[in-house]
Amino acid sequence: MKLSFDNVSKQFSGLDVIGNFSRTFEQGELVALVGPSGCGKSTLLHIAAGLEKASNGGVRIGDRAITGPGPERTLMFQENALYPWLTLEQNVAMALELQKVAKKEAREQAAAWLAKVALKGFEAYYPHQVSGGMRQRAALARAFISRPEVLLLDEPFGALDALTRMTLQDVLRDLIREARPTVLLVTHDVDEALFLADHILVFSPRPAKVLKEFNLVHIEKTHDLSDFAAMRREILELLGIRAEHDDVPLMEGAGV
Ligand SMILES: Nc1ncnc2c1ncn2[C@@H]1O[C@H](COP(=O)(O)OP(=O)(O)OP(=O)(O)O)[C@@H](O)[C@H]1O
Repeated sequence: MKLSFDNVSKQFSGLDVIGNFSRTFEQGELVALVGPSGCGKSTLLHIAAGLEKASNGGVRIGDRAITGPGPERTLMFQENALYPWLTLEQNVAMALELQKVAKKEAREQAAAWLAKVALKGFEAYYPHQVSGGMRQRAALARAFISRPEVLLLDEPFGALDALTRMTLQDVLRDLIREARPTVLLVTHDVDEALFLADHILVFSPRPAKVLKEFNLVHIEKTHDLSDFAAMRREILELLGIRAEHDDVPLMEGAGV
């Protein structure tokens, strides 16, 4: 389902965080939002999730105005997204139980989703008994199980090491290809944006405005991003970071 921001601005106690943001995110599109820390990216996601209200303007899902949270939109954070007192399976099943799916059916579907993200055998483990990467796999299963129309990802892999992050990016890409939700991905990792996104919006410092949009729709992608060197350099320059060496390890060198 498409998600439309129409002249959205946001102030917190007089602080201008977002200035007149308009864009329609089309059904099935994955758009990465990158920009300096504190520029208002998470706030945009919170407004789309219905957790914050725009000071001016509005957001629509399809033709309906967003006035609060809804089951067709899922927000996923960097970490601590799982309930520590529930097993991985119970955590994933919870998303369906909240939508009144019967417990047994929810558990069965949760087990299937855990298998899909390579967590078969870990259903009965608690979050503290598995690695950070495994917790984020479970969080992905929980985000996808209710088949959201819109997925709002706020630095989903920001707390993971580079290798685990790359594996999880592959998992996310496969899940997205299958389910085709509309995805807004906030990331500090320019290479993650280049690898996953159809479009990249580069934001200015607060109040967030789009400095430039990059279109990556027709480019075939792998983790070898050498073809993207020029685009990567331009994005880093827009963010005020000098990419002095193109041979900087891509996953480590491109964070903002
Ligand atoms: N609920 C709130 N009340 C008051 N100020 C807020 C609130 N939420 C965010 N802010 C302020 O809005 C600004 C933008 O915050 P936001 O978290 O959206 O930025 P961001 O671009 O996601 O940052 P980062 O990349 O560091 O996560 C910050 O100055 C923050 O302090």
